[in-house]
Amino acid sequence: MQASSSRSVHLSEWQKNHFAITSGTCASGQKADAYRAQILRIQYAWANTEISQRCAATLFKKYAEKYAAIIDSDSVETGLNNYAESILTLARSQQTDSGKWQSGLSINNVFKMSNVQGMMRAGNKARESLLAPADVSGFIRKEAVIFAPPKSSGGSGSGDRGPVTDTAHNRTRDIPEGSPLTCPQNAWPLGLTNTSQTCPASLTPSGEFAAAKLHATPLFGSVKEENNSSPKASLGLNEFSAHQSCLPSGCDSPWLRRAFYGSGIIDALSTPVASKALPKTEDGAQREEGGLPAFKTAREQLWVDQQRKNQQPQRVSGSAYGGVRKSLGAGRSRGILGKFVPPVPKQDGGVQYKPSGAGPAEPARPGDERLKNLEPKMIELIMNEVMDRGPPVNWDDIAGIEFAKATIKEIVVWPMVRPDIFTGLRGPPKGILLFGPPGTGKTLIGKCIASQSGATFFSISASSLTSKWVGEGEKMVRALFAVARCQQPAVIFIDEIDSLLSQRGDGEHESSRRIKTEFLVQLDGASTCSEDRILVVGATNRPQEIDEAARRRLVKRLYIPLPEASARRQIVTNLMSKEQCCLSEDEVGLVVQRSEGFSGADMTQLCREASLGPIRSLQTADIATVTPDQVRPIAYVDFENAFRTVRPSVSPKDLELYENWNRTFGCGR
Ligand SMILES: Nc1ncnc2c1ncn2[C@@H]1O[C@H](COP(=O)(O)OP(=O)(O)OP(=O)(O)O)[C@@H](O)[C@H]1O
Ligand SMILES: [Mg+2]
Repeated sequence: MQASSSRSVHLSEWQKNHFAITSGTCASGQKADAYRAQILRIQYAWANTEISQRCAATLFKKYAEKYAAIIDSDSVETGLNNYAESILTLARSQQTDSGKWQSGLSINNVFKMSNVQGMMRAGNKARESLLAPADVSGFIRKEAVIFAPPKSSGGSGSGDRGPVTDTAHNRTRDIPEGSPLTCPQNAWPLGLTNTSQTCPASLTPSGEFAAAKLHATPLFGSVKEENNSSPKASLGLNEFSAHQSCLPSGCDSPWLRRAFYGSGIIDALSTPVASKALPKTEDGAQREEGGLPAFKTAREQLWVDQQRKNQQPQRVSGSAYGGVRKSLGAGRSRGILGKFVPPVPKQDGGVQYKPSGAGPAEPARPGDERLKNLEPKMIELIMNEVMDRGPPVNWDDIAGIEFAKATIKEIVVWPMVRPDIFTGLRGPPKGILLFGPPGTGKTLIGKCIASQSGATFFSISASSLTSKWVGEGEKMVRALFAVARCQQPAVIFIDEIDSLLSQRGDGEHESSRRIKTEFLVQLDGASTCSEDRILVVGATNRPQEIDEAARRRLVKRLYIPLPEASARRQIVTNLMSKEQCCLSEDEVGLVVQRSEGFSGADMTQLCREASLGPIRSLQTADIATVTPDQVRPIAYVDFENAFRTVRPSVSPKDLELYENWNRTFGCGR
């Protein structure tokens, strides 16, 4: 009697699940529940040796993938949306709180939980009284899969789990094609079973095989409660997986779950060591070992990568600009309470003027007061977006503008080399403005400062503050200065500073007004605190638009003019020295003469254009076959042609404006 009622329960559950899986109208929550029930059923059948382990692995993988696809999908229609993500976030946040943090849901803990023990006891009872193997096989046979009762004798030491023998193999071949419990034919090799192997993750703390407990757990009994509720509302996969034995606890990451489902389960079913189901790599990340490579979504892969990065020792590598590489602080996954990882100043090469008494600022500590009130997201952004990288630039790469270069060296470099001398009145200014026509090398100077100063270098485009981080610009400014304060000596380079500090007007947007105010406050703070070694360098080609309050704070205003003849010569010689070129000194002189009024950028463009001359002189058909050494050198004629298309980008009228502004506000001689 009991057996038949149990069978009918199974049948109706089976039909319900089958309907939920195949139905096009079922909600994703229902589908997930149905898949979970199928997984339980597979585990149950395997635990009772009704199906071979290979079959169990194949089926488990199939349904687990489908289940994971619903759980992990971001689609509102087809997935449970964000469930895994929020768990991940939670786990990450807590994990970063303490390196020793571990999920409370370890296998040991789960088995100690009173409700789990209750379930297991109930399962044992149910198994003894209700679920005789014959009943189960009968129900399965009726439904779709034809399994005979497992033989409990002649096993090789797996307790009451009888071996899955060739008989089982033959029987399982009878599974109808297309049945939800059908194993693919090729998943049934001869002699595929190994009865001494058990699900590794099913080892209980006491060393017993949880499989015994597992198969004692009613399939749709105590688990039913969970099945009826959405995974979002239920305790979640952790509990599900832990007491269902084949998922390791702590498997709250979709990646881990997928890895486990993918290859992990196959290993798990064939390896008698619990820890092998999800082998831990050195870096703590869990990796699929052997078996099928598990598919990972980009987000899962990112999570894995971040975890790996977190475990890697931080390298002190050369920064492109001699300041700090973004990557040292960026790319680390940090939670809300995550540890802020400071950038590490460059140790080797590139820094020509390493301050003697001015070693790199001590790294910001997680509890650093100065970063206390900042959003970690902002700090991350600064590390990701603001700290600069690129090829190193030397002072010699900047042609001309000798006065500006000398002044910058005096303000930026020497005070960093000898902070003990540059004190009091000799203290360096905290703000510099580089202004001048477009393409004269202002940004290039910024890059050079980054390479050569040895300071932590932050580079930000003012327009990105106002447009990219709309509404968060002032927080960004605050965070920027706070991080810089932790990383002294620091240089904050703000390109296109006019868009940040433009004159106040009626049409001014509220958010840009707030950014500007915050910037001025921060700049004031940096200037008044003589101990702070933060230098703000602004660059603009519209100096007249800068607010007078800001102008006052950028005390050193350096004009970066159009290059003089000697500077233009230097640019041409420099660029041509890297190419095949047959310009004589006189011809270079002619080029210099004809390029009066060109900016540095115009000169570069002229040289680019000229360098294409030899290619253009080739027959079109030859371009495909010609070898580089067959291309003729760049000649004066190419410059002549280039002059036809490259014209100065700065008009004399504009130039006059800059010169006037320089006479009025500039600090040049
Ligand atoms: N003095 C210079 N020496 C060598 N190259 C220069 C010089 N000035 C400009 N250049 C060349 O022009 C390019 C553009 O320069 P840069 O971006 O520094 O100009 P900018 O003054 O910042 O212009 P903008 O005001 O438009 O931002 C440089 O990458 C470089 O190739
Ligand atoms: Mg620029």
